[in-house]
Amino acid sequence: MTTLGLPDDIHACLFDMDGVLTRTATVHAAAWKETFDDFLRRREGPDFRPFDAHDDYDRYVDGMPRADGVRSFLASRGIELPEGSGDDPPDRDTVQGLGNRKNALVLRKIEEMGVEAFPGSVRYAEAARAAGLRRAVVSSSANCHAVLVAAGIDDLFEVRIDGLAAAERHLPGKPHPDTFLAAAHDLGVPPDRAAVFEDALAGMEAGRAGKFGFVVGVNRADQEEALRRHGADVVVDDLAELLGEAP
Ligand SMILES: O=P(O)(O)OC[C@H]1O[C@@H](O)[C@H](O)[C@@H](O)[C@@H]1O
Repeated sequence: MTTLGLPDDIHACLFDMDGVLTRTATVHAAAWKETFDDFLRRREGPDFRPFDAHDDYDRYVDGMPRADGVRSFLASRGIELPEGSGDDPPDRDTVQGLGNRKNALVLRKIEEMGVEAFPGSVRYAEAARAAGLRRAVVSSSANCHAVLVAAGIDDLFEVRIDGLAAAERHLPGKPHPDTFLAAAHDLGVPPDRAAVFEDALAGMEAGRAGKFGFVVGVNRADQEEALRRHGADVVVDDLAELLGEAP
């Protein structure tokens, strides 16, 4: 093991963003809840079963591209909506319309509250850079670049595969491994020499499916067991633990 808490033959770090680098997973979860609860209330009346920002988010939405998250959660409630189109207004009950509503809420919340990077993750990425490891961000978010810039950490990463890049390159999102594989490829490092850092179950599965050299589960939502079941080699509450710092 290196001083970064990784096997000796790891040459690259592939970091998820929301919940791993930035404190934004909870912002997404809150925006999803507002979007889905409003939709379900209108569809099913006051006795609707609300979206659970912990369990439903972790199981059906976390880590996935926006439209996949809409489809996946609605399918869990036996609901299928027309796809609609990317410019659907936020009040249209289509997959794209609900996604647009959720995105408007996320952007508003980020604007109001700002974005905070996890200090332990920043120290870790800096230590990886100092040790000569290659570094990429692999996020399903189409807002990835703006969030990295707002958090002031954009320059720590050499490669970014985000929701926009995935769409352009026709890469299926997490839990498929393709976005992580593209990042490793762009860094010039084989997957078995790259470590994946993820807080989402969909991201864990992507790490396992891509046969990456090491998968770090970042436990931000009290789901250590689930992270291990979905493929984590090690689970930490904060990346600083891998540097040997106290949590
Ligand atoms: O809606 P965006 O910003 O493109 O993000 C898509 C998804 O990106 C992932 O990183 C988040 O875990 C999800 O909650 C989010 O929905």
